Amino acid sequence: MFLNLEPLYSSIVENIKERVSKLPKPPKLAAVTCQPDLSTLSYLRSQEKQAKRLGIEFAVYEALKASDLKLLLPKLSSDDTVNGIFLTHPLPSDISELEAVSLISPEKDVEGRHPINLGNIMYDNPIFPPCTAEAVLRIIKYVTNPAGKTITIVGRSVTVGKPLSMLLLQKGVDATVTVCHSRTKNLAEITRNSEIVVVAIGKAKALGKEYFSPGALVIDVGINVENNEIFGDVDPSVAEICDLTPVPGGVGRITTLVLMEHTVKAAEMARKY
Ligand SMILES: NC(=O)C1=CN([C@@H]2O[C@H](COP(=O)(O)OP(=O)(O)OC[C@H]3O[C@@H](n4cnc5c(N)ncnc54)[C@H](OP(=O)(O)O)[C@@H]3O)[C@@H](O)[C@H]2O)C=CC1
Ligand SMILES: Nc1nc(=O)c2c([nH]1)NC[C@@H]1CN(c3ccc(C(=O)N[C@@H](CCC(=O)O)C(=O)O)cc3)C=[N+]21
Repeated sequence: MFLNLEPLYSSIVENIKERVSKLPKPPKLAAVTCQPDLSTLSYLRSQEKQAKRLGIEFAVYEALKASDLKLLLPKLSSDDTVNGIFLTHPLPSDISELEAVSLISPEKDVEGRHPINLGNIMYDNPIFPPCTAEAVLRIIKYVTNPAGKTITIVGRSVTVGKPLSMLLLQKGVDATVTVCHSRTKNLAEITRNSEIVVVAIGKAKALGKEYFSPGALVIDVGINVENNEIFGDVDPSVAEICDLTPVPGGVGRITTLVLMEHTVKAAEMARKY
């Protein structure tokens, strides 16, 4: 069946609204876009909608070339009116992701892609974990206790697969994690033997029922836009045999809320110093 994430969603919204009301002024999120692809445009739409609803200021800045980013990111990092900075995929071809995210001050890296924020996860001390990885962890914890469970992640990106594997290995989360990718042999055999499967590959409806054991928890991270419709990476028919997160209305919405929550946290941290 399709999982109903409304109660989780509402509890995060209420927590954010309460924390925003305690701030002296609305926190501000700056989204820096380069050449946004369709799934990024879906993300920006979601951010704009959520920010308005939560009383968070949201501004979009365009940077088409590396030289624009090299000016804009340090400027936003030192701008006291900006609390969070979000840099969309894909980047201009003349700058690497590592070089670009390193231009954002870690305290404003609300997306959690700066090496310092990714490194903190290794020490079980996540300040800003990557939003999608954190959203998936929150959903898993909302549905079940991950301790000791076999969890297979399909995808090893810096945004999702890799950080999520580390979040699941933290002391106190204690899942048993397998990470698969495009070079994995016998993928279906591995995923069928997992109690929980997270799919983040970027291929619409790529995984059907044959990849999952009945009753498994399946978290569909995929956001694939085709003819103005959004599809996940998992075929919707999987909901007939497993507990499946919906797309849209699943991981995407929680990811956007986590980004907003990180922006509030950055504003709260900025007040302390
Ligand atoms: N809902 C949300 O909040 C978010 C959704 N997304 C969505 O999640 C999806 C993945 O995003 P992202 O992680 O950035 O994607 P990337 O393209 O960076 O990574 C895709 C990963 O999937 C692996 N892969 C691709 N095809 C297969 C296959 N057939 N079998 C096994 N593994 C495969 C790749 O393997 P290899 O490493 O070998 O190339 C790679 O590791 C996209 O649809 C994206 O839009 C992304 C971020 C947030
Ligand atoms: N630096 C970076 N980080 C990302 O996390 C990232 C990215 N770039 N590029 C693109 C992918 C995709 N992604 C989405 C997240 C939420 C929704 C989302 O909230 N979608 C709503 C629908 C919103 C709408 O289209 O109206 C939903 O799924 O319910 C969509 C897309 C994040 N990504």
